[in-house]
Amino acid sequence: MNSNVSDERVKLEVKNLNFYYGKFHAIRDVNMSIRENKVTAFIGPSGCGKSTLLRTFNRMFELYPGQRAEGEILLGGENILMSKMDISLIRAKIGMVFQKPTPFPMSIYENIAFGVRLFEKLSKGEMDERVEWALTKAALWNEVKDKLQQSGNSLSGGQQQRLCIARGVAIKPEVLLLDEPCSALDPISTAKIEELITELKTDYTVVIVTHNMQQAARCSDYTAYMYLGELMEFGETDSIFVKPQRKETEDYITGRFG
Ligand SMILES: Nc1ncnc2c1ncn2[C@@H]1O[C@H](COP(=O)(O)OP(=O)(O)OP(=O)(O)O)[C@@H](O)[C@H]1O
Repeated sequence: MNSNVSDERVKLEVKNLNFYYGKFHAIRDVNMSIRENKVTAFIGPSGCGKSTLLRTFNRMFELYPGQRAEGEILLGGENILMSKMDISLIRAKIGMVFQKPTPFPMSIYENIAFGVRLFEKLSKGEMDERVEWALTKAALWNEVKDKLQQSGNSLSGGQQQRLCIARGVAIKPEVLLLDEPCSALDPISTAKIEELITELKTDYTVVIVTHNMQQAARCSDYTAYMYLGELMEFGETDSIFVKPQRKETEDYITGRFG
């Protein structure tokens, strides 16, 4: 399906994207435009390819032999799937937060500073500022400012996930990919992360995989409905939820799927 919509600025242009796990064809000819400073949600039944599609955006699959992507994912006109592009540079531009909070086994401060050091040479004062800035962006600063030297693992699940988001934003990526960031969280932490996602789009382009229809409706500007590796419907979230074009999309969002 071709889902290029012409208004607004495009951050990532996906063209004829196919993805294979060995012989298994998991993503089938996807075309879509991810808008800059907007939140795009990927929805669809389990196994439809949401995480796979998200992981192609920063070539996460490269860590695994036998997995391969074909087609184009253009960031600023450059195809990030081309092997000559430096992988660490791509990850600096396109950050990712996983489903389960994964703080590094180090202090809260170091969780943020570690990634920044890979890309920038900052003085101690500048690093302190960056750590505070990132934790503030992730709505965590007030809760941790007096215990920055404590282990990241000492935080609650919701705080750990905000720490991971802070770690992601600290290196100032252009795009932030969130793979079911709230699935392991309680409703209060989830509400905080959702608020945060809405704030983050002022500075970043956000793509989120979610199983939660309310979450997609609340947080995203654009929604992509996937089924069996295909992009079935893609458009503004309001239209997808109020007036889906396809019966399959309607069945899924109203819970009639299956
Ligand atoms: N490492 C792998 N090796 C082989 N096949 C895989 C692998 N990971 C995923 N798949 C297959 O690719 C398809 C898409 O999986 P993916 O995890 O992207 O779906 P999803 O929509 O994110 O699912 P969920 O909502 O359950 O997380 C599924 O059929 C899955 O079985």
